[in-house]
Amino acid sequence: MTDYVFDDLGETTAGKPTVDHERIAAAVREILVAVGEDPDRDGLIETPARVARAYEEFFAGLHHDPAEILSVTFDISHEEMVLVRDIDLYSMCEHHLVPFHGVAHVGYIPAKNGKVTGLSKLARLVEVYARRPQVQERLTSQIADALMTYLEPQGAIVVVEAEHLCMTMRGVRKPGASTITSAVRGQLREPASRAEAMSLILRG
Ligand SMILES: Nc1nc2c(ncn2[C@@H]2O[C@H](COP(=O)(O)OP(=O)(O)OP(=O)(O)O)[C@@H](O)[C@H]2O)c(=O)[nH]1
Ligand SMILES: [Zn+2]
Repeated sequence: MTDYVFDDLGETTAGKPTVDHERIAAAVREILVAVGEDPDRDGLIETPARVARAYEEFFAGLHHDPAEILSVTFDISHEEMVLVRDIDLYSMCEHHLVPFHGVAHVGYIPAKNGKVTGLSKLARLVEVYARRPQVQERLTSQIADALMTYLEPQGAIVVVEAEHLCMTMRGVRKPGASTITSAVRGQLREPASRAEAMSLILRG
């Protein structure tokens, strides 16, 4: 048992695992038996415990509060768009529990004399929602809705581009297919603002 659990969101929770390691390990052992493997052979003996540790990272977002992340605000007067592009993300498709990965682009227009958060907090927000069992559409809208709720900006835009391994290594098997989802809120829904934001986000 580890003393410190690194949840990959930049926090350390001393001695407080966020998942039930023993239960995950028992389930993984069962899966190995069910697929016809010997869970007691040398290479697999530690695997259930390793998977439990990996799952703790994959699902760390379930135990983080977006309100806390976006509570760090600065007194900066800026009423134009703030956009962080190409935020790497890894998530787990909730249908098959295999990864989907890609990038998120997150932008908002702060309220007049309103809240501006730290740029890294936008990336942390992506992590909080990505590190859960997810579908891409919900991931995209949850990020946009959190921005609207906690920063109360004039508008917000989130675009996620991702490749789903459930479409690549199984099922329809279409490697390279990417899915683009967007969520646009507030003033950024106006066609001109939306078009400008999209052109910044999608430029090559
Ligand atoms: N909308 C949406 N669908 C997703 C996402 N991730 C995976 N899926 C889809 O979820 C669907 C699940 O479909 P089912 O027919 O229940 O499952 P399945 O038989 O494994 O489907 P196939 O992948 O077509 O073999 C599939 O079409 C997946 O491509 C996502 O983030 N958003
Ligand atoms: Zn899937």
